[in-house]
Amino acid sequence: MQLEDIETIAVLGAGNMGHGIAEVAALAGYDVRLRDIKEEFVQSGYEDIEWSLQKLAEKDTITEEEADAAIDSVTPLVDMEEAVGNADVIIEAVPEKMEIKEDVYEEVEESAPDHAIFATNTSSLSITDLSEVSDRPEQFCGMHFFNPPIRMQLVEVINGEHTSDETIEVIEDLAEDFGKTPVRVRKDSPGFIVNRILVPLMNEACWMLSEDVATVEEIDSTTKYHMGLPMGSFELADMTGIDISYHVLDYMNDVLGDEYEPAPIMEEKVENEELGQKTGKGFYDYEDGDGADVPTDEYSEEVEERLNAALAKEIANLVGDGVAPPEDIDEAVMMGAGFPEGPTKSIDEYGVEKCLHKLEELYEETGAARYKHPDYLEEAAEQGGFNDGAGDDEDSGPDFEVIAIERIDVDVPEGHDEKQVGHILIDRPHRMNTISLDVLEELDQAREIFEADEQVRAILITGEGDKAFSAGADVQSMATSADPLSAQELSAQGQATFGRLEECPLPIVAGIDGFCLGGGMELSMCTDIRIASERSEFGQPELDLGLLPGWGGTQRLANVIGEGPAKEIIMTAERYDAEEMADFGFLRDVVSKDDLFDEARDLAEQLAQGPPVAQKMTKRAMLKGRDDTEAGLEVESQAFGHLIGTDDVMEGMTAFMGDGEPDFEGQ
Ligand SMILES: C/C=C/C(=O)SCCNC(=O)CCNC(=O)[C@H](O)C(C)(C)COP(=O)(O)OP(=O)(O)OC[C@H]1O[C@@H](n2cnc3c(N)ncnc32)[C@H](O)[C@@H]1OP(=O)(O)O
Repeated sequence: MQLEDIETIAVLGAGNMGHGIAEVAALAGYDVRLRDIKEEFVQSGYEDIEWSLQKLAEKDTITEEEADAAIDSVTPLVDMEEAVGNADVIIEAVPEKMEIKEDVYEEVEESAPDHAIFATNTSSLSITDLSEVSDRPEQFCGMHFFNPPIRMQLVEVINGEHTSDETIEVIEDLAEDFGKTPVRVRKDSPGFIVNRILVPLMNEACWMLSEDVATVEEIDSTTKYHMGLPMGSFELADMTGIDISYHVLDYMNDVLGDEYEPAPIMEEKVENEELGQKTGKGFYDYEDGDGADVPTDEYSEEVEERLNAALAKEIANLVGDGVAPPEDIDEAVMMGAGFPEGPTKSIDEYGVEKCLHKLEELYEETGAARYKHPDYLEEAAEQGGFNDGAGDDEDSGPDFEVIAIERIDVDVPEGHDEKQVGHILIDRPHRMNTISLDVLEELDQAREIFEADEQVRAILITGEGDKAFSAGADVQSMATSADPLSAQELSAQGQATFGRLEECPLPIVAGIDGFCLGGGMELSMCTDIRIASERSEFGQPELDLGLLPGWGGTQRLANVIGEGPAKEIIMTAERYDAEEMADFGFLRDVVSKDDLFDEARDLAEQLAQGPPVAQKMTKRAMLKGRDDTEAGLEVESQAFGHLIGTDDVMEGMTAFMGDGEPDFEGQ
């Protein structure tokens, strides 16, 4: 079967995951049959989809017409034959109990067409075992969505032992067609990728607590504010439900053995029904206490060493067993668990060898199976990391991780020199394209590369994904270094990077779609012309955080739109829509989200055909004149004198008189 052959998708189970998957499929234009065992269950799932689509329309993520079309394409059903009789793909999202799934598969088989593919959304059971319960193991694979499916980009697509290549490929294509990013799990293995990394990490945190190595506060403070993971280990456990992690771990323990023995504290919490936020108490108290109030300053070196060792061990298991290569692990964990950096890269930076020694030391001390390391960890240590050789080739240029760059060829008249637009894409959609120190460094490198490239005549800056141009500085990494010196350094580094961008001789266009807040808006202020989509929202929310715009916003916003409106935006910390920002003069144009990229690129291409020397000198004179008109005028007249002798002026004037298009060479 090919993607084009898929028209009807049956989703079995209308609970949280099931109705979310159905919504995603409906938005992608499929005919969706949502099925559950009782009318009230399926109606509730259907209403949840309706509510969510309405919210998306209110936020302008989709149009009212798209929301209406999506809900019209979902049929809520109880009758199994009606649900699957015509289905090309059947996605099963029923409770995680083998007996329940067996019953469901038996019923499905009575009515499902022979060509239909089965995909299970299980997060913990074996794909191979499940496929053997079905009558079509080759047409069976895992399709593991993350909660909530509408928001989470990742889908793990899992090969069972019998899955055919055709099946896995078409389900990957389907996930892409849903607008998601599939990551292939090449071998059926408990926890797949994301849970296999997260759950043992959480278990190690629990063992440290059980054995009094560290307190909840020390462990979470180290995880969140020193290792820079999105949440503390216990904070995460409480949020996802301790029973859920325990269930996955228990399964790993059954299948993979003692190395995954749950820590006593985890078992206790489950027995006492202290399951986290959902029961009001877990590792933190949400009813009588302050909830997960993680201190910023209780770092423990031992905790960091042990957690990194646990992480390195699981990465080695996944890579060594052929479940996934390092780059897929990084992609999956960043998208599925919100890690700001891929775990294989961060362990490479920290030192695989150090992790190996820590495991050896702990194994010698305790004899506990969980500290036994796989052979592959030694191999990775010997070769200097999991990503051996990556980025070693000096000729290949910098290895960008949080931004991406490309050169866009400009469509020039015949006979004209080739020209390009250098496109910088802020590429952290899972973190709302927030700006970390890494982003600042890479932005600076990208600007430098484009400035040094004679063919690049303009720069275009956009943000990846459909939520944000950039939601500003990464508040989490700021909290990690919440001392005055680090904060001042962060501010100075942003100011310097943005300052160099503002001074860049090339014309720069910002194409803004979605949130453009705080440091993201300060970045856009350093560009020369801004275009935004209608749904974009702007603001300087720093005062709401008790801060002030620290990357040039207190100065540049007034330069762009005048002091009155700038003060209003900064002091109110409110959000402004694109039309209001256009009225302030901040935006050249407001266009539909579908047209945004093309319009911004066209403008950058137009600027790329302008006279480079005159553009550079115009920018310089205007910048110089900002505080000192006399100095600006001086630069202007000197530039005028300089330009008159250039080839570009001759080219421009000749083209004007001959009615042709000038081909400026920057001479
Ligand atoms: C010198 C420069 C200083 C600064 O720039 S200070 C920072 C200024 N920026 C902000 O204060 C914006 C903070 N963010 C927000 O207000 C909201 O978010 C949005 C309006 C952008 C979006 O709201 P919604 O659509 O409801 O999404 P969501 O669940 O709040 O965010 C999705 C994920 O993105 C993370 N995130 C958003 N903004 C930031 C940020 N600035 N720093 C770090 N993370 C951020 C969230 O935490 C969350 O993450 P998870 O999915 O893991 O819960």
